[in-house]
Amino acid sequence: MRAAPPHGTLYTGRVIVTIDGVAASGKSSVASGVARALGVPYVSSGLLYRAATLLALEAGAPLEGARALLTHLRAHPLRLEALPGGNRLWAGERELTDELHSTRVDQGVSAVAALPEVRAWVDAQLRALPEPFVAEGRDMGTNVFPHADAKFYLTASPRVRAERRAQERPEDVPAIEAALIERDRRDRVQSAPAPDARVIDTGPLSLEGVIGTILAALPARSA
Ligand SMILES: Nc1ncnc2c1ncn2[C@@H]1O[C@H](COP(=O)(O)OP(=O)(O)O)[C@@H](O)[C@H]1O
Ligand SMILES: Nc1ccn([C@H]2C[C@H](O)[C@@H](COP(=O)(O)OP(=O)(O)O)O2)c(=O)n1
Repeated sequence: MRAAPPHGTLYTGRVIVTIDGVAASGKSSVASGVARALGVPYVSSGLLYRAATLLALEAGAPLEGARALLTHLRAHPLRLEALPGGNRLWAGERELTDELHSTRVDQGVSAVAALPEVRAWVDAQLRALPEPFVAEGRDMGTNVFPHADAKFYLTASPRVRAERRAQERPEDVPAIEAALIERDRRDRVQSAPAPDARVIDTGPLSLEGVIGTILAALPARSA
């Protein structure tokens, strides 16, 4: 059996961990905790899809049409700032971070994320980030960083996820649950676990429990 790395080990080199999973399964909270323990940043790929969606909504561009959106993104490049305490998203000098988890972005983001041209644009942004980092999203372990040292995929029932999200959104649990089921359906194509990912049901676990499970499963490597 391989030993887990000590918490606080400073990793250098490549991407080390990918954490994918369904909506509200705990990806960003878990990725943040794992990254802090390892002394590396984490990268929230969903923020780029959310930012593209917000810009399209603001511009009145059709969410199903890539051309106008990509022209806009090239003219107004987005910047993902992977800080240890959390990710921030900028469009030029304007910070979008606080506007990215609204219900209207939740509702529109799957349509934007389904566009192959937008996916290619996001992938290029992610691959240009300086490694190492913990990456979270839907296709980090399958498509964007298939060479990652360790891959995880988080799940939980729609009800559990809705109850968690209800702490952060104005809607009630049944409405959030219905919206999550619909988003799961729309995101299914890019949300399959990598064959070499460890699947973790976060339902019965605390946040600390999930983070500890991942840290204990990481391959040992030299600092
Ligand atoms: N294992 C867990 N136990 C309890 N609450 C959790 C757990 N994982 C995540 N949460 C909470 O659920 C909510 C959604 O988590 P988040 O990390 O935003 O998920 P995702 O990035 O997958 O959308 C947050 O309020 C978070 O604190
Ligand atoms: N790597 C990724 C990350 C997110 N997406 C899409 C799918 C999701 O509906 C949206 C938003 O992702 P995000 O991780 O921010 O959403 P949740 O916090 O899981 O609700 O973007 C994707 O297609 N691929």
